[in-house]
Amino acid sequence: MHGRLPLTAQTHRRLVIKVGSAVLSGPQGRQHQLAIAAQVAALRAEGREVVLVSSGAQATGMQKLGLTEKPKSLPSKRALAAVGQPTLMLLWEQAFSWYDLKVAQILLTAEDLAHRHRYLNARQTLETLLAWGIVPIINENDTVMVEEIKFGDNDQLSALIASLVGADLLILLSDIEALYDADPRTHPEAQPIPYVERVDAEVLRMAGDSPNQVGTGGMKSKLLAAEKAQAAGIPTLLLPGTRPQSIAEALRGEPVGTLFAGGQRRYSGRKLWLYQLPKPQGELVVDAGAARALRQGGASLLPAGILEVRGQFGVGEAVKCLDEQGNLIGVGLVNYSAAELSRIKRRKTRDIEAILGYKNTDEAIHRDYFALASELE
Ligand SMILES: Nc1ncnc2c1ncn2[C@@H]1O[C@H](COP(=O)(O)OP(=O)(O)O)[C@@H](O)[C@H]1O
Ligand SMILES: N[C@@H](CCC(=O)OP(=O)(O)O)C(=O)O
Repeated sequence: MHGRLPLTAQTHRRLVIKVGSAVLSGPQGRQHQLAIAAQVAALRAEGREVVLVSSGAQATGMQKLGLTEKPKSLPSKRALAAVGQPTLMLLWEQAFSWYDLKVAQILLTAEDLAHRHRYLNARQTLETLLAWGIVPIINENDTVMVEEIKFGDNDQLSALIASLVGADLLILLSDIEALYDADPRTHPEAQPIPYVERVDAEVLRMAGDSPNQVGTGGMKSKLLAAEKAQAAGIPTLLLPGTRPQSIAEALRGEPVGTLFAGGQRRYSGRKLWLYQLPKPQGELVVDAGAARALRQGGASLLPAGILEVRGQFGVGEAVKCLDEQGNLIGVGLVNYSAAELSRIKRRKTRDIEAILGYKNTDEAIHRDYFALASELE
């Protein structure tokens, strides 16, 4: 068995803990919730900071409305989340009040975090709450969810939040003891895996992607979350949320659950955000000079170098930059919309104002908001 070192409050101070729906629903759900609050209070007493990502709005909504089967339609899921979320928060609030801890609710959509400005606002809010000694509790804002652009599930959201707050550790609490070398529902002989150095194709093959009855993501999504965290240099612990004391055990170095190594931090700051978040909404084809400047010089992209604008996008959205041969140069955030860029492409900086009647900036994409394809691999 892989030997584990203690993850102390000095080395692993800031934690993001994600709680799955399966842990909070069912006859034992409330007991688990109370025990998780007790663990979080103990972690804070050790001098650690904790951000919770809590699923369970839809499962709570189901319980309130007496539904036994998860509805399939999106409008029903959105409405269920709206019914369940306030109760979910009330239950957390009560659970933490035993330890004189206050909670705060943060509901986010993928679109929120894909906008750099809103991303930074979310970070600032979280920093302020932590400085005030409050336990932030985050969930996806399911009431407005759009299937194609949702985070996928809270496993992914928690990995993004871990990067956003610069966490030292991500903890995923599920209804299973650990990652097994095969889906234990179909392979009763499957063995737990205590340590994963790197989430690669072989590891991904072990996981089933269908969730339990109330969950959304399944084990595959937990592995993808661990991979996301790994890219940011953050280790992940997968633990049984049905036994919340496993958090304390794992942090003491006991071999419970599965520990995914943090690995080499591949990205940080804006580059990490560009890697993880915005989905490119369009393409800019640039001329040879601009392609060279972007690739070699770390330059900004000026409208003069743009030959063609493809797709519909607004200011602040991500676009791909391609050379004339169609090769991807990188991804960046635009200072002008697609309609504006179509009018000012190939034109000199000094002409922008005359053409549009105003000028946002000289650059179509500023170098600080551009990441080369090689940096995003
Ligand atoms: N290789 C595997 N190891 C462990 N669990 C697995 C594996 N493959 C599939 N699973 C299933 O994944 C489930 C956990 O995912 P999910 O239902 O999304 O939980 P949660 O609600 O905690 O997010 C487990 O209950 C388990 O049945
Ligand atoms: N946002 C949803 C949960 C989505 C989700 O990822 O659920 P789970 O797989 O149980 O962590 C809700 O609150 O019902």
